[in-house]
Order: sequence, then C-alpha cells, then structure tokens
Amino acid sequence: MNTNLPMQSASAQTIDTYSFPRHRLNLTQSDPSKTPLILIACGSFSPLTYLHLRMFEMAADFAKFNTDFEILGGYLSPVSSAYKKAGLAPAVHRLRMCELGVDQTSNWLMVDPWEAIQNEYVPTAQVLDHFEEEINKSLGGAERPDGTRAHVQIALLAGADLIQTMSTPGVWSEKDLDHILGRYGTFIIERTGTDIDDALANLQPYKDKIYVIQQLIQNNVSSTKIRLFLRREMSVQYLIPAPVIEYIEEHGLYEEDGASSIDGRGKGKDASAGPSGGEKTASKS
Ligand SMILES: Nc1ncnc2c1ncn2[C@@H]1O[C@H](COP(=O)(O)OP(=O)(O)OP(=O)(O)O)[C@@H](O)[C@H]1O
Ligand SMILES: NC(=O)c1ccc[n+]([C@@H]2O[C@H](COP(=O)(O)O)[C@@H](O)[C@H]2O)c1
Repeated sequence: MNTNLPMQSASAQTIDTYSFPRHRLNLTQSDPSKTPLILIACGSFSPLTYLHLRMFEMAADFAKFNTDFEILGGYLSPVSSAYKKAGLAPAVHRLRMCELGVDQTSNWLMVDPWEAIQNEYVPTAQVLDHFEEEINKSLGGAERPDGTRAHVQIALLAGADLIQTMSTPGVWSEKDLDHILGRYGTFIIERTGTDIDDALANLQPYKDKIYVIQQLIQNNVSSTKIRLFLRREMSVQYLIPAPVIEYIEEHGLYEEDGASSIDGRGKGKDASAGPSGGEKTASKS
C-alpha cells in the first residue's frame, strides 16, 4: 500500500510549527452531482483501536450506498491532554499511536494534531470550525470536474455513546449542539449498550443531518477494555494495530490505572474497573 507519509509527523508538531495535514487529501470531485464530504472523528484514542479505524470504513460504505455524499477524506482529531479523562495518555503518545495506526493501514485517513496540541480543552464545535476553516477557507473547498469550486461538507463521525451524551444535561451547550448538528451534521455508528432511539430522542430537530449506521459485523472493543487488558498483562493482539502495541510496550503506557487523572467532571470512567470492568466497560458489553 502507498502509505503516503505526512511531511511532518503529527506528534512532532507544536502550536508554533503547526501545518494542516493534507498528504492524503484529494480535493477533487469525481461526481459533481454529489456533495463532497470530509469526516472528522473526535475522541481520546487512548489507545487507538481497530474499531476507531473501522468507523471510517463503515461510514464510507454508508455514504456511498445510502447518501448523495462523496467522501474526500477522513481525519482523526485526538483530544488534548487538558481533557484530563481517566486513562488519557499524554497527547504526544496518542497522536503517535493514531499515526502509526493509519500510516500502514489506510490510504485516505489522516491525523490532525491541531486539537491535541492546544493547551486548553477545545470543544468539538470549535474543532469542526477549524476543519471548515482549513478545508473551505484556506484550501478553497473541492474542485469539480469542470474546474469550479464546491463547498465541502464537514461532519462529525462518532459512536452512539457519544451522541447519547448530547442528551445528558451539562455535557454539551445548546449553542454547540445547534452548531454541530445544525450546521455540520453527524454520522453515528451504533454501539452495543446504547439504545439509538433513546440517544436520538432529544435530537429530533436535527434528524435530517444525523445519519445512523448499523454495525453489520458487531465489534464491541473499547479503549477502556484495551487498557484493562494491558494492566493485567493480557494480549491485545488483533484488537489494535500491531505498531500501536509495539509503541505501547516501548513507552510503558497503560501499566497503571488512570485513577490519578480523574477530574471533577465525572470523567473517571476507569475508576471502578475491576475484574469485570468499570462502569463504561460494563455498559458496552
Ligand atoms: N466499539 C465501538 N462502537 C462504536 N463506536 C465506538 C466504538 N469504540 C469507539 N467508538 C467511538 O469512537 C469515538 C472515539 O472514542 P474514544 O476514543 O472515546 O473511544 P472509546 O473506546 O469509547 O474510549 P474509552 O473506552 O476510553 O472511553 C467515539 O465517538 C466513540 O463513540
Ligand atoms: N461539549 C463538547 O464539545 C463535548 C462534550 C463531550 C465530549 N466531547 C468530545 O467527545 C469526544 C469523546 O469524549 P469521551 O471520550 O469523553 O466520550 C472528545 O473528543 C470530546 O472532546 C465534546
């Protein structure tokens, strides 16, 4: 596979040296009757799993067979260290693991370090604005076969559990929800343990921009479970990309639980991870 490596590794970038990764971006439309689309997956990726990568492939198939979108690219945007969720490895490691995960396995996915390298937590609405700015303002959107330019639709790619949090009071501001779902839209991958109808019940005003994707082959892997396995010195082979496993071993990541990084925002998902897993692990089983 042509791995098409970036000019500068995402994990080596700083706020001062940042440049938008576009080494695999093909801003040329082949079907002008379709709307060009770029998918953005925001998350912890601590660590990256095969399901995080599969989400893009499932969404690409869904877009191809069920919508009038033409996918031109996909980005992983790891959250910054300021998120302080339990089990969150430092951003530089999560960026590198995401890069290692996509470099050898994909010819269209990229890792954008912009969100991860910020000193402050950046809400998802602003992350999507960053992509809008880079792709439509700086790069001028996509080129149609006749040479004219087309606006690229930016959309959030997420699992059903993330969408369910959109109905949980205090997690998302109304303004941000309206911005994300009203302006950009979202592709949602169903997830074991999350009732999709329940998750979408309060989001009906935005239903035209919410695309729900069934997992035809169910994969219930989560980063929480991977961290739990690693702490117990159990194998995670074939659950996450091999270069990511090597990187974790090399840097001694996830040897201890993330309890010390729990903050006051209820992000301590690992706090009760016992033999049968913590609260979040259990809900996804
Ligand atoms: N098995 C899965 N099925 C569907 N969506 C998933 C799955 N695993 C991760 N996702 C989605 O991937 C995105 C990034 O998630 P994140 O990095 O928080 O992964 P996670 O596995 O849920 O992590 P953690 O277990 O640490 O909370 C989220 O939108 C999440 O819903
Ligand atoms: N208000 C917000 O913008 C908001 C709220 C909750 C989660 N998120 C994002 O969702 C992603 C996944 O979060 P969790 O791992 O906490 O489920 C992260 O990228 C995070 O930034 C954003």
